[in-house]
Amino acid sequence: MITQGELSGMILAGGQGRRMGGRDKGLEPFAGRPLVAHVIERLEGRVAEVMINANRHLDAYRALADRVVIDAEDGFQGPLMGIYSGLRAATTPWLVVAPCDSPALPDDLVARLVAGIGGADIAVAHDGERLHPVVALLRTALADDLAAALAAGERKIDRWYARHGWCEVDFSDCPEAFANLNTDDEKRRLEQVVSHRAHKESPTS
Ligand SMILES: Nc1nc2c(ncn2[C@@H]2O[C@H](COP(=O)(O)OP(=O)(O)OP(=O)(O)O)[C@@H](O)[C@H]2O)c(=O)[nH]1
Repeated sequence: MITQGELSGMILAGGQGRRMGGRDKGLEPFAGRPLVAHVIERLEGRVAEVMINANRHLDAYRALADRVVIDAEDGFQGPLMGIYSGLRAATTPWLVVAPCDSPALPDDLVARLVAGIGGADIAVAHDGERLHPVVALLRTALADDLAAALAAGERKIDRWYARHGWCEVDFSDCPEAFANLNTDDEKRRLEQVVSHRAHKESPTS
């Protein structure tokens, strides 16, 4: 079983946020905190260090995590480049990645990915309907292989996963957990989901 000391966590916040007018999604105020803080909460205490993968507003991100990792190559080349940068930066044999724009991720996300990986090199979250390639546990020794794939032009995460021993981890019992926000409308809707959930968990507050 993979232990906490063998695990790094990294939140992908390196996107351009075009559907939100180019705003930096990870720093977007959400239920009173930066959006990325909701995801940090799911990793803290479960991994040896929490990193944020970001390409702008680095000082703001540095105030929130142990370490900030910028993309190994610039030009906003997509999340697979962010994953690669995390695999290279991690000081542990395993890396959990999660996106900054999914504030309702399950509290036991890390434990379930670890329990579900078996003998595979990559475990990916599945919500019962679809795979979420940006929510995954990966062996950091895959960095060299990913470097070669990126150099050959690969940018699709699931296509790169498919070339390795990988497995799905079932989260079909967690409705809304993987909902992400790309627009202001989705942000308003998800804020309601998250505040409803917080109210259910502590009805007296
Ligand atoms: N490192 C890195 N991460 C990215 C990049 N593009 C997207 N991501 C991350 O991948 C996840 C999914 O991103 P999307 O919502 O598809 O893209 P986005 O750039 O955030 O938003 P749009 O510009 O509206 O598509 C988020 O966690 C992003 O931060 C990139 O070029 N580099």
